[in-house]
Amino acid sequence: MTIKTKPLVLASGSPRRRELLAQLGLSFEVRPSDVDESLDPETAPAQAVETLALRKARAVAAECSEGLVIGSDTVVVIDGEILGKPRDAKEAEAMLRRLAGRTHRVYTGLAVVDAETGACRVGHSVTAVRMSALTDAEIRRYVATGEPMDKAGAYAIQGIGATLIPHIEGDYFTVVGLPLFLLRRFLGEMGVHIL
Ligand SMILES: Cc1cn([C@H]2C[C@H](O)[C@@H](COP(=O)(O)OP(=O)(O)OP(=O)(O)O)O2)c(=O)[nH]c1=O
Repeated sequence: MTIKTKPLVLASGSPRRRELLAQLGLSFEVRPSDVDESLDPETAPAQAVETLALRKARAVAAECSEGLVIGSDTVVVIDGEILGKPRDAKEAEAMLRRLAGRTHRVYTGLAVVDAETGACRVGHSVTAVRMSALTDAEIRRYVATGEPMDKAGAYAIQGIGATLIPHIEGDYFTVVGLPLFLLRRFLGEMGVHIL
């Protein structure tokens, strides 16, 4: 008897999420979603990342006949305010000036949707991240590398940004954009066992 496992689909255009999922040794298809990411600005961070993760996964699931579709969304939160991806270099510099020398939180939402049945799991993970103090010149040089531009909060912990982060409390992969411990739980509950 052969057991047919459900195909996996990553509903993301993020190369970081692709690399993290590949690191688990699973085969999967990548289908970036094209959803509207706007939300009521009053939405709390946990609710915001869960809603957007589910919106991304559901949009791609609607185009698939079968499979478990994985969606994710990451934001940085400081002083109760949500920072997404910077629109330009000036905004990236402003975000980094706010984060430098302080601790912020990174929220990542995760959703897994079964394209065939519509069943889903949704949750989020939070990690506290301390960033070193930075001079204006250091901030300008970091932004000039280009690395901050497509990252929530205008930095990448997995890149040059690693040198700015002396301490985190919580899951590293939540900061990069895909909480792998939560993913193993959700996939297991939906019939795909990583171990
Ligand atoms: C804080 C932080 C964020 N990020 C990235 C993860 C996400 O790609 C991005 C946040 O934007 P998202 O809107 O979560 O994702 P995305 O638009 O890049 O991709 P998709 O919606 O197709 O899945 O910031 C890092 O790579 N490193 C970090 O340290």
